Amino acid sequence: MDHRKCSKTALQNAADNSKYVELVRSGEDYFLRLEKLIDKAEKEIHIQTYIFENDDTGNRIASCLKKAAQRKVKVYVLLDAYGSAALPNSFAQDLVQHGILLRFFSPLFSLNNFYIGRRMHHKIVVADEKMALIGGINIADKYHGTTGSEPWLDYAVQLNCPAAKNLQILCSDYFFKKGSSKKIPPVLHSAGSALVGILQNDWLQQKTEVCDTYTNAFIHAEKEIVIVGSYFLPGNRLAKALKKACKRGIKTTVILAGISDVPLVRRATEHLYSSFLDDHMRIYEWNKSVVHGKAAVVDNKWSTVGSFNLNSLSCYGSIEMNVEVHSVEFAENLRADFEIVISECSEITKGSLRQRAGIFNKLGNWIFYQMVRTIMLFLTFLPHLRFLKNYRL
Ligand SMILES: O=P(O)(O)OC[C@H](O)CO
Repeated sequence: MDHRKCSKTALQNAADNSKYVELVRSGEDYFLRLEKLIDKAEKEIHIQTYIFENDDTGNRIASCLKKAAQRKVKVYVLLDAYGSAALPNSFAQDLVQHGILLRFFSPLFSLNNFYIGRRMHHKIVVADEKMALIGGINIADKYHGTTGSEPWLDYAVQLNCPAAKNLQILCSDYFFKKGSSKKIPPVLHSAGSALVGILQNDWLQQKTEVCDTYTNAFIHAEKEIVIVGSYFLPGNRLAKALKKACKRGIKTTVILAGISDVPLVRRATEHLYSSFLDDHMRIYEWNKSVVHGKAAVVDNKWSTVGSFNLNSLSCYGSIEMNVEVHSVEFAENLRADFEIVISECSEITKGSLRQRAGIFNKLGNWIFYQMVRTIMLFLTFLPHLRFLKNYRL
């Protein structure tokens, strides 16, 4: 975990205890911060998200962006063409008419799109190279919550520190298709008493930082791993690292979806439960809303939050961005939030699994698992081959 170089000033400034890096949960708190961030921007805003919906939350954020553009802030919006496919043309046109620079990433049916699995999966807003929100939260009512329905469980990190500058450069590169993010080395920046790194995953640019860092964190864990995982289907590399950690006696806990917007994937994950339990992993299912979070804490000192799901699509398909935070204080906050979540979850034990899993349920789970793995393999075949050549655990 300590394999990264620190930026020059990082260690000198590491004693400063101001709030430069803050944990944020999905819901009103996240969207209030997002509004504030946009309203405070003076020069430039980049917003990159997989899903932007035409609902109350989407309109609320769009209206802040339009106001920013009206006060001559340059506003760049990059949306994934597949994830945000439901956004009406009129909504997009309205943004453009207000002076917002809007681009859709990689339409599915275009002549130069050979890699349909490579989606723009970021969930980032960054302003003036100094303030940012980065995490797993898309822009839609589901992540805010509505009357009678809890927000989808998810996390983000608010950065008010030098890491925001690199984040903005990376966002700008993707917006302008410069493809130069290779030039930006992964370094740790100071953020008060924490060290913060921006991690990218984009196989076309040979970036596997999120996947590598997760794997390293699991390999070097000394006591405990806790993961909140949406669409949790770790591929060989991550699964082996987790299994080895369990074998070394590392207390490993996963918080997974009891209900999901993609039931096929949830059932595929359920297929793995008995092997997780054999490895002495603790499994908790959250049933209050959909689990959409992508976050982990290792040994109460290293944390990561971002867009990266622990599955092959995120490893070898989509363009992902996570933040890693080296800080006991931050890790303890995230860990404490996980503990609250766990207290509201149902634990899956061998006994409860036996009761739930009749033969037809088990067979269904196996079929869904094979289906999902095949779809993921189809979408990520080329990059998978390329990386497997370079990697042996
Ligand atoms: O791709 P994600 O992780 O942003 O999730 C998106 C929604 O769940 C799609 O149903």
